[in-house]
Amino acid sequence: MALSMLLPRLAGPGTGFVRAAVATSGLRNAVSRGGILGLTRRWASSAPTPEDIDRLKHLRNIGISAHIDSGKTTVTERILYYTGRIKEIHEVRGKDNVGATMDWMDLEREKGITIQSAATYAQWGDTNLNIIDTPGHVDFTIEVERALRVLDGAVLVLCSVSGVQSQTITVDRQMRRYNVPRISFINKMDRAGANPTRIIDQIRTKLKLPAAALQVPIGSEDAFEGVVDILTQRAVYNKGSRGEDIVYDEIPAHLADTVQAAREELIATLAEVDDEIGELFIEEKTPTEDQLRDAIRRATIARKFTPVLMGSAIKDKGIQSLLDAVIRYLPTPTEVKNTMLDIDNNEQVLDVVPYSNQPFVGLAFKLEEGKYGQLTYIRVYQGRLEKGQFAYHVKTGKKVKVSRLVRMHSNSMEDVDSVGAGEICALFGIDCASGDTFTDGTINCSMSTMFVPDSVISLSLTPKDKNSPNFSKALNRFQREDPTFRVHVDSESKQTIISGMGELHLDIYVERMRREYGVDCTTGKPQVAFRETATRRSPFSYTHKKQSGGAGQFGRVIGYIEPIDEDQQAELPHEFVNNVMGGNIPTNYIPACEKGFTDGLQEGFMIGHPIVGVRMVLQDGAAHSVDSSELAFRLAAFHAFRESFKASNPRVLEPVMNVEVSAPIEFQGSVLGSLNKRKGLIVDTETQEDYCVVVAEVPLNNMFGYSTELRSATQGKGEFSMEYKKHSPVLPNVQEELIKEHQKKLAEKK
Ligand SMILES: Nc1nc2c(ncn2[C@@H]2O[C@H](COP(=O)(O)OP(=O)(O)OP(=O)(O)O)[C@@H](O)[C@H]2O)c(=O)[nH]1
Repeated sequence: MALSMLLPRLAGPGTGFVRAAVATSGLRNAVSRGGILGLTRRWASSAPTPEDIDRLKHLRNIGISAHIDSGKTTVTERILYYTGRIKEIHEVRGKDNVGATMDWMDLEREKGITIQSAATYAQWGDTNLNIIDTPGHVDFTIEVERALRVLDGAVLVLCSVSGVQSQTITVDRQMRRYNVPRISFINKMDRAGANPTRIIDQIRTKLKLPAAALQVPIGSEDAFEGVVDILTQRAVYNKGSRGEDIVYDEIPAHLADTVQAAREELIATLAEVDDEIGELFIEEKTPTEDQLRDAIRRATIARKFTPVLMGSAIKDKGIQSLLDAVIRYLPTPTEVKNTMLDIDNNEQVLDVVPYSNQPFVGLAFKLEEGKYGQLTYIRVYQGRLEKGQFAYHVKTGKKVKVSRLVRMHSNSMEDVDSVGAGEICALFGIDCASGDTFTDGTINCSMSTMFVPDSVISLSLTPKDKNSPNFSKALNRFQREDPTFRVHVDSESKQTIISGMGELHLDIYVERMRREYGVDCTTGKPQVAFRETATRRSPFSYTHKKQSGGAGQFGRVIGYIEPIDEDQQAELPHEFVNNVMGGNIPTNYIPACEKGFTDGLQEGFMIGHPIVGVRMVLQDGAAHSVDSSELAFRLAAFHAFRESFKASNPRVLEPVMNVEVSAPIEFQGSVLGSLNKRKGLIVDTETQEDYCVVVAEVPLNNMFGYSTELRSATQGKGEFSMEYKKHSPVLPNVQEELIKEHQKKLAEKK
């Protein structure tokens, strides 16, 4: 992944994903040089209008993220209900068979999980909210990444019993990568074993994020009644048939000391992360309610702190307070720094100016082909997008007419005439891929695109009806919608191969192909994305020569290959270095040498999988005045690489997954046994009430069929989730087996 592909948002410390380029020119320079179409336009007045400032003050773009099954969809359904967007609440997997509003795809309803995030728009008081419900299953991580890319803040939903789980950690890491401030909501306070204090401790220790409760629960488990608001010092209850009436009361007498202790803890935690409260703390002064609110907001937006709220979505408790907190403590679009790259100026990093009177810049972050046709979700970063206006697709330079502009509400929509900076909207019939930038044509800038993880699994796909035109139509659409879903045709077997982030990820597409396009397919055995790599430096000196009759070919390359450090490989999967001095290889042939190297990376000799983690250093060579050509050097470098790779003690790498299994405690032995059998390395075991949670690193190749095994080993009570961790060398005997298998396949083909 080239570094420029990773998006800069805020050059915050420790992100590790921020470009090294320094913004010096400012946006003004980029514009004054003229835009893509040479339509030089001067900046409008840079001072935003009071109306725009007021509009942005009352706008929040938030995501709701969590580990699978923590209750995101149930929480979102309540938010839509209380904000008046829906008239009735339908439960996920509810008896009424309607399903939650945000889980609108049939498949989601059947499986009871969110697989595609839906953007929705709602209003709470005088504030507009754009909410994206993000999927919790790791196979759909790209959806979470996209949501975090365009949102300014997030609600992290945690279960009151399970607390911080593997996906919570993944989501938290993604939020850090995109510098997203977050508030935490401990859901399921009605569950047996609910323990918010333990969950707050987990946020502090496992996520390393200073956290403190803003509320104290009144009663717990079945007897959970409501909360005490620590700042206002009053009890808050949800009454009415669906918790729509908020009733305030005195703090129950038996909780007075607990509330006092919780308030002290909140102040002490804030004192650590906020200077103003820190000073008051040292002077032993009591902060006022306003001082505390301001400090919570400052520290949350600075991502030094997460305020913790609690409730039970299913029992309709605590959601309105969560909405209040979203508006109080999460940032407006003007409080988040976003950047873009100035294409005409060496991709220098420029700050986005988040006001409507600037030239329009927007990012297409999600494509969806639903019942209304092709929809493209866009976040307007600066400027304004208006119906009837043209938008310019930066990558292709094409202009498209904005004929219809809508705001989405789950699966229904609302037409609007214009949307200002900071808003999220959707357009119809626009041809682009997710991650593409649009402008008004006066500037040539790109919001850098999103981090797309490598796929870990692939399988062959054959349509039963070979002549169906829908087969390739569906594959094209899925690829445009989801950059982690990839399709290629195997050059030898001529089979169509699909690759993605896990078995479920691919299963869903096979199923969608059948339901939405009427194409039944047979699938091959899933194949793990093995890689090959070098483990030691290996020199090369290779001459490609064909000088008998006709136009000859001559190219000589000398140098070495070596492994790239493991910790650099995520950002630098391979590298070509040119150290040729004195023109022994004319500079115009160097790109051809690099091409020969990348050709060689496509297929390793051991098992035919791509090669990663290798640097080729070209030191010397020779050329012939007549017979040398680009092709000759490309072939020389290709063969030189192949030969030196063979001598580099190569190893086969396999994807290793982080697997988290939870099951009733009596099955702990069977769970550990099942993971050991699959050569899992147990990294953590924890018991929570009568449940055990086991975390292990297991090769993906050993995980096939695990859900069936776990189900029978735990009487259907165990659950597991997994996500890609790293590629690691396979055991020597496995490597031998894989090589043998590959040789056999090659022999069969002959
Ligand atoms: N006891 C209890 N159960 C809840 C609560 N909120 C949600 N649930 C249940 O937890 C399960 C998961 O809820 P969802 O809202 O689908 O969770 P999610 O996080 O959106 O799940 P994915 O979409 O699969 O990632 C459902 O069976 C809900 O009924 C709650 O407050 N208390």
